[in-house]
Amino acid sequence: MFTNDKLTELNATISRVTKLTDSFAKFPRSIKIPLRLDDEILSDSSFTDVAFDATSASHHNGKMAVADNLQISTLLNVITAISEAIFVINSAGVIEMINPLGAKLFGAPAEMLIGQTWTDYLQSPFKDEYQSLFSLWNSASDEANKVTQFNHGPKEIIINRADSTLLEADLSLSCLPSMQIGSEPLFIGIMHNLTTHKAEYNKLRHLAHTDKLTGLSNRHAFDDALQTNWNDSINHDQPLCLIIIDVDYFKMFNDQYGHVNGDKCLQKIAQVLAEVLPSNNAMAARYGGEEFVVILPNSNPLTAEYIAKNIQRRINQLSFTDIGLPAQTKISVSQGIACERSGQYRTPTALVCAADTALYRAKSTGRNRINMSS
Ligand SMILES: Nc1nc2c(ncn2[C@@H]2O[C@H](COP(=O)(O)OP(=O)(O)OP(=O)(O)O)[C@@H](O)[C@H]2O)c(=O)[nH]1
Repeated sequence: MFTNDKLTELNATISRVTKLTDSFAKFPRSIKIPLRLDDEILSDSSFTDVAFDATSASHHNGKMAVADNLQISTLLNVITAISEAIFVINSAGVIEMINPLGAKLFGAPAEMLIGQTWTDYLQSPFKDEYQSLFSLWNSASDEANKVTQFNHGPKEIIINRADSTLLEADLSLSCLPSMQIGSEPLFIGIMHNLTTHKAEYNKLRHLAHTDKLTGLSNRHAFDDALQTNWNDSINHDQPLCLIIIDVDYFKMFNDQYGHVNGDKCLQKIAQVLAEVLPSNNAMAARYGGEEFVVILPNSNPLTAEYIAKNIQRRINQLSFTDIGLPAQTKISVSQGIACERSGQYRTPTALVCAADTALYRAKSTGRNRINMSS
């Protein structure tokens, strides 16, 4: 037996079902209808009968065919069983129906979401974007435009969930145009949770840009960052400096202490480089083998030289006793600096070549030196 409250709630739902089935009835039977009611209501067999009777009365003048009953029953089961997050909104953007998976993505029970404006659950700038889209659609003046199939997406969005956590998803919106003059169409939203994919993507992206041994950015990431910083430097007329750092006599180190200790030495050097960076915009990367590079955006030659001296001092002070090498074990690096200030270099490659030439001079004049490209 239903209480009055429950009956009122059911009547509201019945009217929504009726509206939806009015739209679905216009489509061929083979169409996939991606909708679902919430579990609680579907498990109530009395309600199912009431819903069908109501639909029948309003749509078929009390002569609902058994076949139609079956079709709607199947539809409701599909809605319940489908493993897609689905919601239905009206042209004002108010949620008419939402399935359990959809409710889960929005982070609230279906009962709470129904009757609410769906864009209220979108993170900026998606909220404004979809509100504008609906305004545009609603402003279509002629009926011909209004019944035109309106599809949007799939597009990545960020949902601001009921508990204020953010969730990345992709969303496709499709219109169920009403064929009845004067009645408004409905929109079906289908969402996929992208959280796992995004996490996997970010992990792979990190691996693709990171040098495995040292944890610094790799050559690929360096090439990308150099081009980006070069463009910024040219577009905003800001200086850009580059330091190329090469470990001195590293073959001897390897020969004397072994490659495993050579690897640990490279890791210690990488840590120094990461620590001396003057800002979050600066980058230290492993250029290859025992060569490293530092990008210093918006830095002048004086700053670059100061940082190079810091690198030199800290690497000279490195101790290897923690990896079992003698206390007198020492290492040094040679460094070449080049700075783009006012159009000296025509390309980022030319800047790298200038720093490399300066490094060559630092090597050839005795090592453990810093040379600035003139
Ligand atoms: N352990 C280790 N050694 C590496 C790695 N990459 C390159 N090397 C070694 O770095 C050494 C580079 O030797 P060279 O190019 O002759 O340079 P160098 O001995 O440092 O001499 P200069 O640069 O002229 O001072 C070689 O022995 C390489 O095997 C690495 O990932 N790990």
